[in-house]
Amino acid sequence: MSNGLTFAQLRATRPVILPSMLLCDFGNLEREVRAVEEAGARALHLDIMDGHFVPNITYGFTIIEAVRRVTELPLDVHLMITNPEKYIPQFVESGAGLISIHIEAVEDPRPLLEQIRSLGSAAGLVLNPPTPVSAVEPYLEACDYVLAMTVMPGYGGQKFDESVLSKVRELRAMLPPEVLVEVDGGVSAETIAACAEAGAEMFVTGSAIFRTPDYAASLVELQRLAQVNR
Ligand SMILES: O=C(CO)[C@@H](O)[C@H](O)COP(=O)(O)O
Ligand SMILES: [Fe+2]
Repeated sequence: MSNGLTFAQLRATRPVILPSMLLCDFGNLEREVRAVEEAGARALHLDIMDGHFVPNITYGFTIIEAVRRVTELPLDVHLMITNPEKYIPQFVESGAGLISIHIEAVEDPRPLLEQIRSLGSAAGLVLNPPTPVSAVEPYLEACDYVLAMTVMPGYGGQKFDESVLSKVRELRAMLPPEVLVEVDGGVSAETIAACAEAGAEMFVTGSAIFRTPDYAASLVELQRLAQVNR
C-alpha cells in the first residue's frame, strides 16, 4: 500500500502549503481534492475531531479512505482525539502518510510516535497555543515534524494567534533541519510570511484556499509569501 510521496520527498520540496479539507465542500469531495491538486497542492491536511478532545466533531477513516482513493498526494492527518493510541494502525491503513498527535492528549507520546514511524508514516507532535515548548522537548528526537497550533483547535476560520510566533522561532532553533515546523490555524496571505520568517516550513491553510474563488491563485500567492531566504 502506498500513502503517496514519502515525507523525505515532500520535505525536499519545502515550503509546503497544505490545504485543510475541513473547509472544503464535502458534497463534492472528489472535485475539491482534484481542484486543489490541479491548483498545485503537494499534500493535504485532514482534521480528525472527536467531540471530546475538542468540542467539534468532523470525520474519520471513511473520509480519509475516500480522499486516498482519488489522489496520490501525501495526507497529513491531524488527530484531535482522546486515546489516539487506539487508532494509529487504522489511520495508517486508511492512507495517512503523516500523522500528528497532540501532546495535551497523551501522557507519554513517545510510544505512539515510534509506532507511527514503525508503520511507515511520518510522526508529528502538536502543541496548543498555551502549551510551552518545554512540554514537547523530551520527545523531539522521535518527531519528523512539530505542529505549533496558531489557534485553539476545533474549528476552521479562526483568528491567527501571533503570540505563537516566538514558539515557532524557539522550536526551529532547537530542532535539526530535517525536522520541520508546521503551523495551523488562521494561516493566510496576511500571516504566512511572519510564520515563514519565524521558521515554519509546512503551512496548513483552510479558509485561505477554500474560502477564495481561485484556489490556484491563492496557492501561488501563499507559496510565494512562504518563500524566505534563510
Ligand atoms: O486544525 C485545525 C483547526 O482545529 C485546522 O487545520 C483548520 O482547519 C485550519 O483552517 P483555517 O484556520 O486555515 O481556516
Ligand atoms: Fe489541523
